[in-house]
This record gives sequence, C-alpha cells and structure tokens, in this order.
Amino acid sequence: MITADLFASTATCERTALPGGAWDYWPAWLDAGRADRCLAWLLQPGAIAWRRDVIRIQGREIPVPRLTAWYGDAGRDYAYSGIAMQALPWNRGLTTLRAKVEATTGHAFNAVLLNFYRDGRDSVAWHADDEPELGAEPVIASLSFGAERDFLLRHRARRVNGLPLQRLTLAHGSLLLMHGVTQRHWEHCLPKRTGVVGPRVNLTFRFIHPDQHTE
Ligand SMILES: O=C(O)CCC(=O)C(=O)O
Ligand SMILES: [Fe+2]
Repeated sequence: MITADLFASTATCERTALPGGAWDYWPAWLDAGRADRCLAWLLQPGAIAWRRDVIRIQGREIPVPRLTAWYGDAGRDYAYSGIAMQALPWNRGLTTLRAKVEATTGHAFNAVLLNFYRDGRDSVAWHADDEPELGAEPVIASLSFGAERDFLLRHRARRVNGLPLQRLTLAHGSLLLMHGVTQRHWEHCLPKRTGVVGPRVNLTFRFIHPDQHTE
C-alpha cells in the first residue's frame, strides 16, 4: 500500500533547457524500497483497471502495444488516436502519488494516464501530448516504475535547426516534468527494446481544462 511516508524525500533534480522545450528530471525521486512498493501495488491484480485497446489505421485493427488506464476527476475524459477514455475515480494510491508529484513540481493535476509496458516489445510511438483538452501549454509529470527504458525527444524543426535527439533513461522511481512549451516544439517516444524483459509502468499526470474539453 502507498502511504504518507512517501513524502519523506530529498531527491535532486537535473534541468535541461533547449530552444522550445525544457524538462526537469529527478532520477531518484523515490528511493528503491518505496519505488518497489509502488510497482508491486500497480501490478497487483485489481489495483488498476488496465485496458487493451485497438486502433484502426486505414481499416486495419492494430492492438495498442501496451496496456493503458485513465483516472481523473469526474468528467475529465480523454481521447487519443480515436480511443475515448472515461475517467475512472481516483483511488488512494494514485491520490497519494498525485499529492507528492504536486508538492515536488508546484503544479496541479486532475487526471493521470497510466501505461503498462509488459516487456521491451511494448512501446509508445513518436507523439506530443498536445490534445486540445490539455490547453495551450500542457505541463506533464511522468513517473516511472520497473524496467529502465530509453525515452527520446526530438525537435519538430530538427532538420532546420540541427538540434540533436535527446535521450533520457527513465529510472525506477524517477520523475520527469516536461514544461508547458515543450509539447508544441518537441515530440517524444518510448521505443521498443527487445533486450528488456521486465515490465514497466509509467504514470503521466495531466491537467484537463474543462472549457477546452471536447465531448
Ligand atoms: O512511458 C513513458 O515514459 C511515456 C508515455 C507517454 O509519452 C504518454 O503516455 O503520453
Ligand atoms: Fe506522451
């Protein structure tokens, strides 16, 4: 179970600031023991209502290469790649993690997207978290548990400005905060890594704007 002792943390932060984007990374936001307990809870049967979705591309049905779940305040629904997700009510573990993320970052979040990468064959393709309901400058706080995976960022205008690909290896118990302007100019992905056999769970905390929300 996730308890309030999660708050006793003095993690250090690494800042990256580049044209059109900035992110802060806390490699050891949670120590190994706390991170282990969070991962065990997230993978416990029934703790998270994982979904297996299918996207349709040119008439073909393709399984999403990971499991997902969407939790948030009532009515903060979300849609991406044609998949509509109704917000499930916050549970205690997610509420506690959100409070700690808010305390560290100074930002408020009202929803969280969870991704479960069963092994290195699961992935997320290049994208930006720029859906209209996230508002003009979405701040995204990303928590990682389990297998370390590479997280890549690329500038949309890299062919013009020559900015190189950026790589972070997101550690077990780490927090990554992508600042608001980043989603406009940068894309990110989590590529397949066939050598990775362990599972990974990622939580991206978001703020869904009621007025920009599309029904
Ligand atoms: O798993 C990750 O680290 C990234 C997930 C992500 O980019 C997303 O859910 O939008
Ligand atoms: Fe994303």
